[in-house]
This record gives sequence, C-alpha cells and structure tokens, in this order.
Amino acid sequence: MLNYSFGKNSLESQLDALGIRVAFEKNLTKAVSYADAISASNLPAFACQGSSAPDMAIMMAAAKRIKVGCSDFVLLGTGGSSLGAQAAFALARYRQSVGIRFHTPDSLCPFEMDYLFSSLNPSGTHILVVSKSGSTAETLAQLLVFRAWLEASVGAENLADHFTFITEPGARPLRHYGEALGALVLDHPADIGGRFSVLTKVGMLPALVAGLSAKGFRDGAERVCSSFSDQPAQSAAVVGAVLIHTLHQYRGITQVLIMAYADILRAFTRWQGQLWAESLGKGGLGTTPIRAIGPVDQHSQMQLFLDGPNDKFCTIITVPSLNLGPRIDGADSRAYGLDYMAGRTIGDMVTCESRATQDSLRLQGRMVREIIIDSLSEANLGGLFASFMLETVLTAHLMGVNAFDQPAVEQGKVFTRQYLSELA
Ligand SMILES: O=P(O)(O)OC[C@H]1O[C@](O)(CO)[C@@H](O)[C@@H]1O
Repeated sequence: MLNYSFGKNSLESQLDALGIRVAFEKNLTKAVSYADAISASNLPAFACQGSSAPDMAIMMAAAKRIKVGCSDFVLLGTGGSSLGAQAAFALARYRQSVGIRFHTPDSLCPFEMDYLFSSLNPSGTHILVVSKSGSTAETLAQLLVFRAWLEASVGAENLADHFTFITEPGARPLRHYGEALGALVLDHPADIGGRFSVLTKVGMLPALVAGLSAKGFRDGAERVCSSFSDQPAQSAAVVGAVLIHTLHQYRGITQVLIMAYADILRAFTRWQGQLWAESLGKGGLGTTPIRAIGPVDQHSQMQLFLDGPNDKFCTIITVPSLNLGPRIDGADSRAYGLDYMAGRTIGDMVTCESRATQDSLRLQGRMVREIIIDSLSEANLGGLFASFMLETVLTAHLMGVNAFDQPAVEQGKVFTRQYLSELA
C-alpha cells in the first residue's frame, strides 16, 4: 500500500499560501488528460508488467539455472541495467532469504575489481551481464576481464554455465559475445528503455535469484497503475508531477530531494536519481535530483535543506516502524540521563526523527510530501517503481521534453573511445 500526505495543512491551503493554486489546477488538467490518454492506450508497459506475462516462465527457469551451485552472483551492468536490481537486492538482504552473495560493480574501478576477484569463489560464481544497447564500454570491459579470470579457474569448456546475458536482439557486441560463448542470452525488451526496465527481466531476474517474488513486484506495480488509471487526479504520480512542475515554473524550485527513512531504500534513491536526471535533463531544462537517507543525512545535508536556498521540493519516504527493531534498555539509558530514549525501540526513534525532519522543513517554508509504504515488501517496492516512473513521464510531458532518450551523454562515450585508442 502506497499513500502520500502533505502534512497537517491541506495541499490546497498550501497552494493558496504560495499563490499557485490556479497554475496548479491548470497543470493538473493537462496531466490528467495525458494520464487518461496513456491509460486508454494501455498503460506504459514499463510500469505495468502483468504478473502473468509470458516472460515469467523464462525468468523462473533462468533463475533456477543460475542458482545451481551459486555462491556468488555478480551483476555486470550500469545505470538502468543495474540500479533497479540493486534496489531489489537490498530487500533480499534484509530478509536474509538466500545464501548467495551479491556483487554489483556498477562503476568501473580498478581497485574494486581487484578486491572483488580476491573475494570471489570462481567455481560458485555466476555472472549476469546486462546491457540494453549491448555496447556499453564499462560493462564490456568488465565482461572481458571476468571471462579471463573465470576461464583460468573453471576452464573454457565450463564457461557457458557461469554466464547469463540480457541484451536487445540484433547485432550487438554483447549479444555476439554471449552467443559465441554458448551461454543463455535473454532479450531485453526493445520497447522499454534501460532506466524504465526494472520490472522487466532486467530487475526481476536478479530479484528471483535473490529469492524474491517477481509476481509480488509486478502485482504492486499493477495496483499503482490501476489507481493511476481510475483516479489520476488523486494518484501520487500525477499530483507529484504537477506540483513539482508548478513549483519549478513559478516558485524557483530547481532541485528534487528524495529522502528515504529506511536504509533499505538507499539503492532505490539511486535508481530514482538516474530516472529523474536522464529523463528530464534536456535542452537546458530539468530539475536536479538529490538523494538522501534518514536519519544519517540529518547529520550531513539537512542544514542545507533547511537553511540553504528554498529551491527544493522534498519527498520523504517512510515505512511505519513504531515498536520495531531492538529496544533500548530503560535502566541503562536513564542512568546516563537519556530518559527520552529509555525503553524506546530503534524504530520509534526513526519514526520520530522522520516526523521531526518533515515538521522542521515545513517550519522553514519548504514544500514537503511524505510517501508512506506500509511495509518493506516486493509489492510496495514494485509500487514505488511504478509510481516514480509514471511521475517522471508525466513531468516530462508537462515540461515538453522526451523522457525516453539521453542524447547528450553520447559525446562522452565518443571521447572515451577516442582517448583509449590514442593512449601510448
Ligand atoms: O543498458 P546499457 O545500454 O548498457 O546502458 C546503461 C546505461 O547507460 C546509459 O545509456 C547512459 O549512458 C543509460 O541510459 C543506461 O541505463
């Protein structure tokens, strides 16, 4: 279950106080008619992958194959080919549901790779290589290095059993490589962009390997999609997109903060950051995502959020945690003058700290939205994925930009190839 709130004062009264009620309503009408249009033409496939979709059987079989004798599961991929799976892995870690160790070297780092090789057990290592384009240099370089490392231990004849690939059909270096190896090569859906692919095989196969329910993720996403279709004007995605866009247009909001009060959502905030930045930063437009985790970032970034420029829209994601987690010893804390925490749980503290953060931000005149999920589950994480993808697409529509491309990053890739080939 995913709910949202703007605090004690109604959203309408806050819009009135800011003098943007009329502009909000106008943008809302535009967003709702776009929401109706995309609902009528079948909701975007990325957000609404049915749990009975034909790829379920393919993923289940692939996950079963990967798990045979697997002690270390390495996901090679970057950006949208890794971040969604990382968000899912965090849930599995918290559940302690599998005995497999997960490794997601999503950035290219010589030191990290050396360390990873020293910590892996080659015979129990399975490598899932994900790249929609099949040509991302970092992922391909990692693959080449991993193959040589693994071949030295398990032998060329056994390599295919240690690899699975996900990439688009067609002539692509990664596809060619996987097929030549004789490994399992699965199709990345051609009509779904990398950063929108978390509910496809890209995020769901790793989730299954981690012992999570892909059906659970997709059911949660479907629930969000149906309430988006049924009552768009009330959905978190539509209201969020309209509010952010209106505040950007009329009240100088240029940054969008996502602060999650659950460590487990740390990777989720990274996933959302890519989604937002790459989808909206176009042609001189865009708002900058900021990721934060509570309570820790109260002690690092909060001063700026509270007392720096009033240019941020703040989303606080919470999971009810009253009475949860270890309890603080009453006598011990009282003996040291810590009466305020005596007998409270760690969950009590986190709940109060999130409330304190929201109230402090509001006192400073910041616009704060709380998104509440009732538990840490596949369904709720799936719902968050769907909701934020819809919000991003709606925001792009309001801004008049294409959410689905990322033309500017290509130049850096061209330079990288050139500089590498020019190295002495
Ligand atoms: O899945 P691929 O094609 O390897 O791309 C990885 C990431 O790189 C980007 O293309 C940006 O360079 C992202 O959009 C994408 O998620």
